[in-house]
Amino acid sequence: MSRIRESAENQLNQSMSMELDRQYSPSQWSHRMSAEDVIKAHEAALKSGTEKARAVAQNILDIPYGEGDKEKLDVYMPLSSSPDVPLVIYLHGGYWQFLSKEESGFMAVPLTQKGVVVVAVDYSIAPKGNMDLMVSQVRRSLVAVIQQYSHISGLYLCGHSAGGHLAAMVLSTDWSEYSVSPQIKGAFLVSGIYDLLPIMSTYVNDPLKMTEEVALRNSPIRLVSQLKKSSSDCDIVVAVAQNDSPEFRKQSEDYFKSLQAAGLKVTFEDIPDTDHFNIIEQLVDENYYLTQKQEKWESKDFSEFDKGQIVMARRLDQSISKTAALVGCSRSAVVSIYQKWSKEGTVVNRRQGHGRPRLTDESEGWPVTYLTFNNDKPWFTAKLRHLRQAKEDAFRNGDRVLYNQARNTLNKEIRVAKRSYAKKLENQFSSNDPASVWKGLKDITNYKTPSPSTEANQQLAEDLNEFYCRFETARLTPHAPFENLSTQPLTPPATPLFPPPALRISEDDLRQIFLKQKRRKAPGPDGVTPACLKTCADQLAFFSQIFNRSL
Ligand SMILES: Nc1ccccc1C(=O)C[C@H](N)C(=O)O
Repeated sequence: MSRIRESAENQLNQSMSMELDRQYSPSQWSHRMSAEDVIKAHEAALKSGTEKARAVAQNILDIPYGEGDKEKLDVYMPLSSSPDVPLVIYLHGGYWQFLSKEESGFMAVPLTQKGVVVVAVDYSIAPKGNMDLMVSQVRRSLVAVIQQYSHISGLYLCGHSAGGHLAAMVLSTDWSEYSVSPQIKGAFLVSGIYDLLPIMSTYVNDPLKMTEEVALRNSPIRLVSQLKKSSSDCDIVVAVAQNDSPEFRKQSEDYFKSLQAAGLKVTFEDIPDTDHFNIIEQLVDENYYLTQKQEKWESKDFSEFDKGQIVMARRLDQSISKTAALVGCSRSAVVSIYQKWSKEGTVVNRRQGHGRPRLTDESEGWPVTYLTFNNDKPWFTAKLRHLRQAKEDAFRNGDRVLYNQARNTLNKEIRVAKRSYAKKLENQFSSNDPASVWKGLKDITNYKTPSPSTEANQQLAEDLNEFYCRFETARLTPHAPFENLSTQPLTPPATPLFPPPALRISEDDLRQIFLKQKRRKAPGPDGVTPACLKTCADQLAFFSQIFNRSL
């Protein structure tokens, strides 16, 4: 009895494993040709497509991206090159054991015509290479590409079958271990495999020899949260052929659903009248659905100039439709670009001329830098900012009465604020409290406490001084030693160390200049009001000594 059951179970197991093998034999599902022929035709189509691309597109072949034998890639370039070009990296299929970059340049024919760079990557297929190595190679190839092509406007990935798996693994990379963290704008995953566990028990694993552990850590379906961390901005297309096997179709559907559930930007494309092979072969044809989709993707890349125009037009209250017409794009593109700009262009400095502009996004891609200099004067208080906002809002609403009112209130408040700021500065100088005098001085001169690095550079400064003083020695008789200088009192010595310069400024002259300042004039770029200089004429007159010493 038990023997009968055993043999029945064996038979069942055997037929299940045969079925799994069949499910993972794409060639058996083509409606066009026999299994053998469809593979031959596939290899021939990819090879001739690649040869054609090599004949028509500019290319550089065999660029190494690592030390390994297979760690090379081919670059296909558009004939007319522009400074910022989109770049597509193609990862070939072939069950991690067939094909190479020699059959991977075929899509360069239509893409380079549209100004897109195509990179075909080689990796060490089994049995020489194993799964971990291949995944590491394609990741490194990407890093090498962005290090070499810093001028790319957008980085895209495309992978077919096993290459679809590798592309998904690239999207799921924790880039912290790499020197750069690529921002991939879009990915085409075509008839890929995202769960490696089922293929472990099929013939596909014979040369791969994956253990369960290897299959688990290299299954994109288990790395969705990492993908979300690394590639949350990526537009992902999961495409599958109508005549792919049910198991292949399920792989794509399941992966799509988990990306969608994670809130990623992903679309599912079930391509009619295609099988596992011609779904990718047809990318040689510029009229093919997926080729067009790829091209549309690229055209979403607005130039910095277009983006600038959109932002500018919207800032000037131009309507969305008119802005779209001006730039020649869709209304939704105007909205999304302007939104992106207003979200990411943040105010950086509170005071004019302070600090350095900050990078809001250090990654490559748009926006690289948003520099927003707040040009508000130091007297421009928070209250004034609110009033200014109210005035702008009233202007936008088109309410004339409200606008006039808001404008008058703002102007009045500006006068008050200016007066009180000038008073504050004057008080700081005339008070007997040295701390506030220093604070005032720091305020008007933008003085900052030197950073520790200045101290570290002291020696360098001395050396430079000494170096440049050599040229002076001929004129200086006698030569003044440095110690002498540093112990000099602030008042000029009775016998000058240097021959008197042609120009001298007396303390009195300077005081007169300060006193002649007009109280109501605007301050210069340093923000010091003439009124302040006039008030502090007595205290500031001693600057003449500094001027004389630096003449
Ligand atoms: N994707 C390929 C690319 C090139 C050559 C073979 C394949 C295969 O997938 C072979 C598989 N044993 C099949 O039955 O279709």
